[in-house]
Amino acid sequence: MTTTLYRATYLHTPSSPFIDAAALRAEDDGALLVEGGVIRAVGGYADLRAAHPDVPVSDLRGGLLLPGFIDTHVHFPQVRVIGGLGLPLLDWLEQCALPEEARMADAAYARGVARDFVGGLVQAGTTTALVFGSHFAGAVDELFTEATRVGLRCVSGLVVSDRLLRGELHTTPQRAYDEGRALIGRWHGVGRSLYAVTPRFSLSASEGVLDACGALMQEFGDVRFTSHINENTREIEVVRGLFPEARDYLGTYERAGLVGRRSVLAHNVWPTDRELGAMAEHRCTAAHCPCSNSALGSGFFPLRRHLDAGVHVSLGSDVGGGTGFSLLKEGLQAHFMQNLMGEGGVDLSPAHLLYLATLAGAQALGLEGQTGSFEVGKQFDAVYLSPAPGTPLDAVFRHASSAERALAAAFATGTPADVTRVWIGGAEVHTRSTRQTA
Ligand SMILES: O=c1[nH]c(=O)c2nc[nH]c2[nH]1
Ligand SMILES: [Zn+2]
Repeated sequence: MTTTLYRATYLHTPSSPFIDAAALRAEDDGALLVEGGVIRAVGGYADLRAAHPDVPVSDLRGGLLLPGFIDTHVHFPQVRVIGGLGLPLLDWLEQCALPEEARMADAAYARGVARDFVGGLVQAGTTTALVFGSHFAGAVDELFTEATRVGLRCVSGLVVSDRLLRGELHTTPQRAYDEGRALIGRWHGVGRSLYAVTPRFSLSASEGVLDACGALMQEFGDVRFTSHINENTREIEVVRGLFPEARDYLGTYERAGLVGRRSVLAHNVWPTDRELGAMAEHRCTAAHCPCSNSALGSGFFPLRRHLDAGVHVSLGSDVGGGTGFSLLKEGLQAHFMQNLMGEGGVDLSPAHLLYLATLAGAQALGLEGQTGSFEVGKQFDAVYLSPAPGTPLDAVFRHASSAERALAAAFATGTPADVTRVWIGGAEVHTRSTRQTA
């Protein structure tokens, strides 16, 4: 079993800074003892070195070591259509996303997309992702296969819909159930893969399809659930017309027994107070996708109302409605948007941003015992930010008055080019040599 002492400036949030003002932990000259992929000790380098004088040291000084990022809303089939700017949700789906999603019927095409997708995630420092899969079971197999090959913690499933998309993307309730059940059997709990029951959204899923999803949730106690909710005002109007009996958008999922501790609902830009209260009671998560909300003009996420209601919030890139895989960028955009909301916004510190990009996602997925922070007993899932010499981020890192200031700069200006090493379960899954700039 390999044992390594990683020496680095590291930061993590073992608790939520929305609850605990001292949640951010930082060590300027820190160390993590990792044995067989598991964190066995954390603390200052001098102390850990004295206690473990014979363990080989991996010297990561000069950059920042953070827990691996956790993206709780990202679409596998949309990596090649990032950048469809200037359209609201329903037009963007019709013109940009759905034509590409139809191509996923071809497993060989899906295989190439899976490589682009998983590569994009790990290069951005994402080590765990809740992924909207494909409408085609064969493509979902390709995604899990590639995630397994790379080592990504991947929670995903078959996307199901039976109306208002394109004919080739529609299924039936029976097929949704049968294909979902078979995929659960092949992938759920296999290696690092977990299954998520995934109706696309109530606009495209009849009560029959939602009930088929509910049946899978009942049958398989620990599969996860994900879908979209309250993203765009036009979408909400259409859903209201399709479900005249439902009290609101959340009610369409509640009726089928889909909302609980294992549920992650993306966006929730326009919730009612009733929905927020019920989400808190169900202990489900809202995945906030600030770049997507900006690119599709969906609106400002009411973070303050979520927090006041007690709703758990995590972060998602929402590629390809979003603009890329970087959770540093999502954190920055969340910060910008909350600032722009004035009195109604939440002042997000670097600690909040780090928590949203890491432990909050692990908690959303019920994986907080395994990942999301550098605590003893957790897996060594980590991202090392080491900007190229001569870049502005490198200048900040060399002159920052504290690790927290360096972290703020990482969110403000860091990109996947600064992500030079990524580990999942102790295995290095991505390495980028630092380029010298002129
Ligand atoms: O941002 C989004 N991206 C999608 O692909 C999608 N499908 C339904 N609702 C959606 N929202
Ligand atoms: Zn989405």
